[in-house]
Amino acid sequence: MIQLKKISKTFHTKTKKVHALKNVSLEVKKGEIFGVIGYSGAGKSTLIRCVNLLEKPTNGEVYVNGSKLNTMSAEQLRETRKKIGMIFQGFHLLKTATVFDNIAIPLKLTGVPKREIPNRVQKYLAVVGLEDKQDVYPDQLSGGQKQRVAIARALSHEPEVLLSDEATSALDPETTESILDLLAKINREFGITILLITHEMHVIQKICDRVAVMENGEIIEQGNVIDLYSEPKQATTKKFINSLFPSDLPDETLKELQKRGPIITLTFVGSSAGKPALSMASKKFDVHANILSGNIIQLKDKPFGRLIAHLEGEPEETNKVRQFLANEGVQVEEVSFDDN
Ligand SMILES: Nc1ncnc2c1ncn2[C@@H]1O[C@H](COP(=O)(O)OP(=O)(O)OP(=O)(O)O)[C@@H](O)[C@H]1O
Repeated sequence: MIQLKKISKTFHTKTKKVHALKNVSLEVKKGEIFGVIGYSGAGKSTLIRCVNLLEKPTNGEVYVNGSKLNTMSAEQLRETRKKIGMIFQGFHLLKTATVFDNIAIPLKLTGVPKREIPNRVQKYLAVVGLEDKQDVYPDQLSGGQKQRVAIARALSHEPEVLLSDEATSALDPETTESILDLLAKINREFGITILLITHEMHVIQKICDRVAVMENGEIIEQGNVIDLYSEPKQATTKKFINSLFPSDLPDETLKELQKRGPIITLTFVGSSAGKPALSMASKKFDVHANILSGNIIQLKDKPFGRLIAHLEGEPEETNKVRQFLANEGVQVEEVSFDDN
C-alpha cells in the first residue's frame, strides 16, 4: 500500500547539511498498522512527511496504492492526497471554527458536494464518539477530544491510508489508551492502512503489526512486532525493549549472586509461560530458581513476558535447567550486565 524506495532527504541549513534520511526503504502492506519508532532526531517526522510529499525527498521514490507520487502533477497529487489522511501531535484544528466546521470546511475545499457534507460530518463524529460536540469550539475540548475531531476530519475524506505523526504524544496515559483503541477500531472496521511514528514502545506493542526502528536517518531493524520484541538485534532496539522490563537490582548484588550460579533472562511469547516452566525445571533438577524481577506485557494479540532469575546449583544441573527451558519454548539468555 505504501512503498518508500531508497528515500534520502538532505536539509541545507545556513551552516551545514543535515542528512535526515539516508537511503530508507519501507513497505507497508494494505490493512496493517505499521509503526516506526526512534529517538528524537532519528528522522521519523521527515519519513512520514515524505509519504504524502509534505516533504519532498531529495532522492528515491514514493508509491501509495501503486501510484508514484514524485512525478505527479500538482493536480494529480491533490487527488492522491485525498486518499491519505494525516493526524498530528498538535491536532492542527482551526480555533475559530466549530467542530462541525473543522470537518466541513476541508470537505468543501476538496470538492465534496454541499448536500453530502452534514452526513459525512455526523457519520465520522459518531465514529469517534463526539456526535454531541459539533457546535462547540476546539478550546472547549480536552486534548483527547481534539484528537478525536482531528481523526474524524481525516476519516471524513474516506482515506485508504492514515498517517499518524506522534498522535498520542501530547496526551496523558489514559487518553492515549483510548485514542490507540480508536485507531485499532478504524483499522479493523474500515480496513484503513495505518503508518504511525512514535517514540513510545507502548504505542508499538498495543496496536502495531509490524515495526521499524530508526536511528540517524536509517532503518536499523524491522519486522513483526513479536519477532522484534523476542529477538532484537540492534543495540538501540534492545534498549527500547529493555526499557519495558526495568530491573533495579544493583550490579553488586547480581555479581554476588552470580558466584553461586548463573543469572538468566527468560523471554516467552504467548502460551510458553516462563514461570510454570521455571518451577517445573527447579523441581526436576537440583537447582533453586529464584525470580529476581519480571513483567508481562500485552502485545497486540499475544502476551509477552520476561523474567530475570537466579539459578543456584552446580553447573551441570543449571545447564540442564537451561536446556529444559529451551525445550519448553522459552528463550534463555545469560544476563550480561552491560545490557541492563
Ligand atoms: N526543515 C528542516 N531543516 C533542517 N533540518 C531539519 C529540518 N527538519 C528536520 N531536520 C533535521 O533532520 C533530522 C531528523 O529530524 P526529524 O524531525 O525527522 O526527526 P524525528 O525522529 O521526527 O525527531 P522528533 O521526534 O524530535 O521530531 C534532525 O537532525 C532535524 O534537526
